[in-house]
Amino acid sequence: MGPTTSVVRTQALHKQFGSLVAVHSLDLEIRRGEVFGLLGPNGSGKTTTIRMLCGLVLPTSGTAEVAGFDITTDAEKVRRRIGYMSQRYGLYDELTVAENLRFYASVYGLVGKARDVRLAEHVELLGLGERLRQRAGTLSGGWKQRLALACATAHHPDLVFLDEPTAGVDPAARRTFWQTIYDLAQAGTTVLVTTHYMDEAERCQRLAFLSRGHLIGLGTPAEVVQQFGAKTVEDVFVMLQQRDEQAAHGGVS
Ligand SMILES: Nc1ncnc2c1ncn2[C@@H]1O[C@H](COP(=O)(O)OP(=O)(O)OP(=O)(O)O)[C@@H](O)[C@H]1O
Repeated sequence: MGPTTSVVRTQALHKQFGSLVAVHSLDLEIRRGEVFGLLGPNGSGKTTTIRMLCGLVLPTSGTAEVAGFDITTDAEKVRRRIGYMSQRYGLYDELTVAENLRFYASVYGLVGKARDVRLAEHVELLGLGERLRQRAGTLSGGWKQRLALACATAHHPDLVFLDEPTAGVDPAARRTFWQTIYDLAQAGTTVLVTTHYMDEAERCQRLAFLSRGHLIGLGTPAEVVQQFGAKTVEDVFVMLQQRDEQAAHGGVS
């Protein structure tokens, strides 16, 4: 896989907090335009991995490149090339949809005509045209989510992180939202999803399973299920959780 097709590339990426190994020597590549899921039980190292990939936490050892920039030496450039959509959305309720979009685009350094052109394309891609003048606080959950995704990707990042992206919305809105995620990926933004919802996991093109900081499964949902001799992604997840609990009771750190 050449450098042009890889948006995330980690080599022996390692993070310790004192004696606790949160992420253990992680080797991972995520390709441009992929919808990639990072899964694992509580405490398995997902958040720490993402914080390192965002340039917010320094690794103890190992390296990672995001969008071609080193997370340790070029963290500022990394941060300009990524977007993040949290479960809390970070929208300004008193501002309209258009104002929220303009605000986020400006924060990420887009200004003037370039910003207007970019936002017009983006509004079209995310289907927000009919809501531009509505205040964000009055939108339904599904529309808020779509606006939050639009804000996180207004600057056309190479990579966007989505944390449990469709938690708390109805099935129809979920389906529409996932279609938007695929559209974004198709348009060149790589999507990294962390989730505990197995229906979301199954919609990802590839998955990485972490357990106690170790990468222990990698592939398409079907491949991962096969690797573990399981029937569903949920079975894999439950299996890992039980394994973690047994290890914890056995006193393994
Ligand atoms: N700043 C920190 N200081 C000390 N330990 C930490 C710190 N951040 C994370 N940890 C520990 O590192 C391990 C991995 O945590 P992390 O938050 O990355 O897991 P996670 O998979 O994101 O979990 P969750 O699904 O609960 O969010 C845990 O044991 C956690 O307690």
